[in-house]
Amino acid sequence: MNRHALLTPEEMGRADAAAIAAGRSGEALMLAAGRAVAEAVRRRFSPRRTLVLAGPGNNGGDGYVLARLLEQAGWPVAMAPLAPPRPGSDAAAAAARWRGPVVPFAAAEVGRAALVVDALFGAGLSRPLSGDVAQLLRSVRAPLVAVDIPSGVDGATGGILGYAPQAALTVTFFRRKPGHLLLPGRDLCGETVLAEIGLPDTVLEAIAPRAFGNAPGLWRPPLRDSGSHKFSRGHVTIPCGAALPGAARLAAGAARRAGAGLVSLATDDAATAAILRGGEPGLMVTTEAVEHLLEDRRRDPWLLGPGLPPDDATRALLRRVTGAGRMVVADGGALTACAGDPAGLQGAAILTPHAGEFLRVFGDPGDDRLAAARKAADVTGAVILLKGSDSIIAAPDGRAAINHNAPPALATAGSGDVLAGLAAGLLGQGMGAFDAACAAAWLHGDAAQRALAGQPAGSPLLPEDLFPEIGKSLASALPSSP
Ligand SMILES: NC(=O)C1=CN([C@@H]2O[C@H](COP(=O)(O)OP(=O)(O)OC[C@H]3O[C@@H](n4cnc5c(N)ncnc54)[C@H](OP(=O)(O)O)[C@@H]3O)[C@@H](O)[C@H]2O)[C@@H](O)CC1
Ligand SMILES: [K+]
Repeated sequence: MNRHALLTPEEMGRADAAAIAAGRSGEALMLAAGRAVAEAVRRRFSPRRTLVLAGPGNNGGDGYVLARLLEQAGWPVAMAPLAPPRPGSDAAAAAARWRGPVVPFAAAEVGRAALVVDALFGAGLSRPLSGDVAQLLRSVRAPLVAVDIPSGVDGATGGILGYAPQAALTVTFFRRKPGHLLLPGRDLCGETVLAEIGLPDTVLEAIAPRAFGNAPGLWRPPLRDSGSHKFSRGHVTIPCGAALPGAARLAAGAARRAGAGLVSLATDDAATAAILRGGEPGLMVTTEAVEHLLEDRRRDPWLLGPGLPPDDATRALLRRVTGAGRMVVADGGALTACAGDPAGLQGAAILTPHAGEFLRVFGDPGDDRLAAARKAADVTGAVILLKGSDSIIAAPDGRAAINHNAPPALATAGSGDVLAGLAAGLLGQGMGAFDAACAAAWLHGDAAQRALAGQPAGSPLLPEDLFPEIGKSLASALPSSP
């Protein structure tokens, strides 16, 4: 699991310190970091006039090492320090070994460069970039390579402190930081390369990271064996109102493709039932009352939201189903029915708000969506799947995962119904709520990528286009056999 771990800048500092306390030298780590950036640069760019912007800390130190290695490889390199490194630091030692040109920290120098390296601030960024630094970075026209993270991106949140440049390439060390995956940070990183610099994995034991990049391996899809039967794979029940039967049908279709044993749509309206029965033949439609349906213990989990209005009746239904001890995925109407009242969602297993629903239920998440999602999970006791291009999955115990495989085309009406259906389908097969929500988000993004593969850029993506791909995504997420 720990290969998916993300470290906040503060945790990364502790990892460095632990490695140094265990006998690694800071200078050797800096040498490895500078070498990793040099190798990544040389693999992607031909030798060219390069300017390294160096800050006063160890990020700048990495820049001095990189400059020396590129120069040794025959590149024309100049250093433009913002400020000298602190005397006696590893960065000062790296700077003392630099024999090449040192030029002013000025736009004229930036304008002459065909490649600019941003080695200003990394994990030690402590305040917004000053106007001068921001102005210089704004003047960059050449491709920019960021050491560790583009300066100005907050590694803990992906937010921007003042200004941050657009990198073509970012090389980070040991483990990614949340800011490499959360927007807008992720977009500003360009291509991100993760490099080993000789930190042993054992330093993670004391840190016990609580944030992860979402990918198979963080969770395992449910396995089917010869002993499994339809009731052991869950009976997903989706109540559906008269207004939006399409949303419930999309969710049901996704739950079936996630491998749910049975999926039924429940409505007390005869006309809606007739519409629903015209859908997929394998989908069950019932007009029995919810009270009656709840007598069947095998009906579990329940998906409440797609196709339900955000009203008191939906709120009462949510209370009745959670009160009956069933696992609930709450989406759409069930979330908005609890606007301003997160306590109304207690007892649910997974909540799948988009940004607007999150705002309605929990209030403004502010700049730190990761912290806000964790707080919402703590308040409700439910796993929160805060949807977006960088969906966050947060558990009440503090674990969080950031999903980063969703193409922009996924942001269409109906897409969320498919995601909620996947989560319910996986929950019913015995996955824990956090794992099911993580797996649903990843499968959703992966299926979308498969549906778009080979299509012209900008092609629209319909929610039902995901259906034929979900099985392939599930298969690809299975651990490969030895
Ligand atoms: N530790 C290790 O062993 C390894 C670390 N590695 C590398 O080190 C990087 C972390 O190094 P770091 O901790 O020295 O912090 P860094 O990002 O260089 O900046 C700190 C300096 O900047 C200053 N400052 C901050 N914000 C500012 C602003 N807005 N405007 C102006 N100044 C500002 C801040 O000042 P202060 O806040 O103290 O006033 C301080 O002087 C990490 O990202 C990686 O690249 C690798 O070599 C692998 C081994
Ligand atoms: K940087």
